[in-house]
Amino acid sequence: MSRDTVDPNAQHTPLMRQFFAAKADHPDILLFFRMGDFYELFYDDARRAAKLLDITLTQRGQSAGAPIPMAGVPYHAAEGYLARLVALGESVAICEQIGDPAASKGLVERKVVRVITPGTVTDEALLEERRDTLLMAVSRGRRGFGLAWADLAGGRFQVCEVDSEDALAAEIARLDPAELLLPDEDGWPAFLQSQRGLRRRGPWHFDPDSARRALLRFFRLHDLTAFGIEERPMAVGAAGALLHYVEETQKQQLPHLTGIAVEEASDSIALNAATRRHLELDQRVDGRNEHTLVGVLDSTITPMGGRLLRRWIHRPLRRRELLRQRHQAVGTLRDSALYEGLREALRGVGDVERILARVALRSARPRDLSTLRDALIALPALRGALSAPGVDSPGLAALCERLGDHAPTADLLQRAILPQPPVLLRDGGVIADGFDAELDRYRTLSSDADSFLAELELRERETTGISALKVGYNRVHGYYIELGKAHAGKVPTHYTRRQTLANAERYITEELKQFEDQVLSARDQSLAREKALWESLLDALNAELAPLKQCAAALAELDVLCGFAERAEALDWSAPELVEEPGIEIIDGRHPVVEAVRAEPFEPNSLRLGPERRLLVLTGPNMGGKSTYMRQAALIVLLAHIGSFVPARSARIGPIDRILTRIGAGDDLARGQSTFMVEMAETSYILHHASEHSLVLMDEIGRGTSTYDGLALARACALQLARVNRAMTLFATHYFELTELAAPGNGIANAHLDAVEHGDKLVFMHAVKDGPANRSFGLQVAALAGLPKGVIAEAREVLEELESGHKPAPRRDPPSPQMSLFAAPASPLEQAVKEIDPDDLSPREALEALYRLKKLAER
Ligand SMILES: Nc1ncnc2c1ncn2[C@@H]1O[C@H](COP(=O)(O)OP(=O)(O)OP(=O)(O)O)[C@@H](O)[C@H]1O
Repeated sequence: MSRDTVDPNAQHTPLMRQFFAAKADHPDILLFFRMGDFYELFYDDARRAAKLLDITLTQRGQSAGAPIPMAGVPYHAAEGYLARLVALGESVAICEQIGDPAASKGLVERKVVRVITPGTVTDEALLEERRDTLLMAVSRGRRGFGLAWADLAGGRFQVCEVDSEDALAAEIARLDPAELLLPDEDGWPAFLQSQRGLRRRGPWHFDPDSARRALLRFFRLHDLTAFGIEERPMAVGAAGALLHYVEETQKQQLPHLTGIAVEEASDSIALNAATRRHLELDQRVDGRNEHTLVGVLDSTITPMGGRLLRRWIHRPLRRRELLRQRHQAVGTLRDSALYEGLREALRGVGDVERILARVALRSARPRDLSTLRDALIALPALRGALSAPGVDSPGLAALCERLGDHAPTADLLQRAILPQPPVLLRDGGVIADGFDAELDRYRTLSSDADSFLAELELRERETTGISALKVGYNRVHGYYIELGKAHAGKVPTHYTRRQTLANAERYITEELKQFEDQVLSARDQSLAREKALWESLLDALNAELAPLKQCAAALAELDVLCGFAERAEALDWSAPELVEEPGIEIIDGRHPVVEAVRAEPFEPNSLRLGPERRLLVLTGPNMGGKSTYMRQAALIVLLAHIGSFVPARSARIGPIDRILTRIGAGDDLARGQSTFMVEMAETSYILHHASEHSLVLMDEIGRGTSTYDGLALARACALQLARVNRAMTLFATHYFELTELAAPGNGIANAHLDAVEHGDKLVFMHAVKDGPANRSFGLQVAALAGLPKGVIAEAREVLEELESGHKPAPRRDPPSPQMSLFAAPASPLEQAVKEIDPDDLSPREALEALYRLKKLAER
């Protein structure tokens, strides 16, 4: 209320006093204050909402001697406005009329019944269909950070602990929460400050002891051993803070949060935020969603399958037995063409996972239950197909088991719900005839009304002799007999006047009144009975919640596996082989996205990395296909580790612990860092984290600085990766000097991509061959890009001069003009670089050296 400087206790109207009382508990968020058919917003809330929602800002009377700024949205259209606000990261407190306005004498009672926040929404209309909406809390301890996240719309609650800020950043990038709760303390890393949906909470909420008590109370447990978090105080702190927030905002029972699952970092292949970005898993570097791995891979039928697939892609596993089981299941589904029938059956399944959450929260709508019914009806066919003779797959057998037999529930829903119920329960017509005798009786009473009225009309026409007599009904006045004014003289004495119109009078008789009472009460009773039956249906479903949730999870998984089979067939992918000996061997691999997007055929390429061939120096012209080749290696490895087939003739992959990439994509100007600084920060991360089981992609490192610096750094990094980290590395570079690193026995080898000149055209071969490249084609590529002819001609002259003159060192690609132009004499910066021996530096000294170099470069 800052701008309005209103004193809540001044001479306000009773209504406004009620508003201030509700607002006092929710000072920072918008308050939707229910008044009849509208949600109204007042004062600053009204101004903010008017701006955010583009609705009219008006004024309402006066309170405390001043007009009240007001904006409102109609109650029936509130969902759309809420969806927009939530998408903008806003939270909204919903203050409802509690009492019956007709019955209450003075002001009707009002109360905030729930708070809608971006991370806790469960209404279908407020959620993205194929993306999880997560609420996350992060706590801090001596050994790192505790993370807890919940998907209220799906009924999941998970935690993990990480030991560094880097790992915290990686997890936040992976989970991409809609709302993030942090203790209101200083000293949090800068990247969290710009996190969307950031909300500061009192630090005491994160205290492990009180958090533990909150968890025990919520889950009705004596200790947390069952969840495996007894020894993880940081995770407990985060989980407790999260739970507190959820209870505070939802103000209701949350029976679908039935436990906490711990995620172990060692179970998955680590991908940091930069790698996720560079590999364009579900979003391109430019922020768009098309032409990503998800775009190519997601052919799931159900929304819950789509969400599971995204979760899998963002968390490739290291549990090789499980992965082999998935590959085997995909193979079975594809080879037997079983996936086709299963996918057909999955079309009738819908989003059971979220429906079950709404059942638990008791906010399910009639169509949720009819969809659930249809899903359960599809189960026998799915189970039959999965357990048909000849289907020999332990993974599919386990899935079949987890689907379960829900025949009684399916039967209940089939009997209870109309085939196509209306959207809302409000007006009834949801429960099927024949399900409940009492409801049927009320319904017969109201439907018999029509024939009774027709009969009454006939009878009254006869007795009065007025053929124009009509029997009708109107919502305000009820049933009536209508006679034109001309017949005023013939009105029988037992008719009582009910309503006067311009040309007619409406009457009621004792008989009609009695009938009316009966019918109206039958309608009311029938509605009340339907509501009661609905509640008992929800009770029955909630009693089955755990097995139903398990069934939903199995359906989602089946959907993803069938999607993998369909993709494998449609795109000609093959089963990867996960082997125990270290290394990666891909025969005729392709980049799944580039192949899908390109009109021309894709040139498959092979790759072999292993203990004796750890680092490949990759050279070749711009546009030659180096980035594509490197990324396809990472994507193939990733696909194999989510259980999918891969775009290659064959792939044998040894143990992998991390995929690390340094690919010069967009600058991080938004975070105020220079291109070079980002490049070095990412490189430093890689050098600190890569192991001999890591796959590392380095694309043109060193190009963000002067040539000598760049070459020196690139060379030192390559050597470090090959000798110290011993990581499996693809190292693309334009520094031709690096091709000299390769020597028998040192684990470094050369590979290159090529182009040929055809007339005045340049044809890229896209085929990876052993050995270093022998030409650069920089000028030809520049010409292709449309550089003015004059510029190209001048460059060619300089190039020829250089090529015929002295041999510059170092050189960027053979032969390059850049070096000798800027080569001599050695600058202080070059001198400083020369003095550095990267092998002698601690990480801290390396960073200091970098800052020193950067300062020199900026002079
Ligand atoms: N194996 C392939 N088969 C067919 N087309 C390919 C292949 N690899 C790459 N391409 C095509 O060539 C284009 C350039 O590839 P890419 O970006 O990988 O080249 P690059 O060598 O990394 O170039 P630069 O050095 O300029 O970054 C891609 O957009 C793609 O369309």
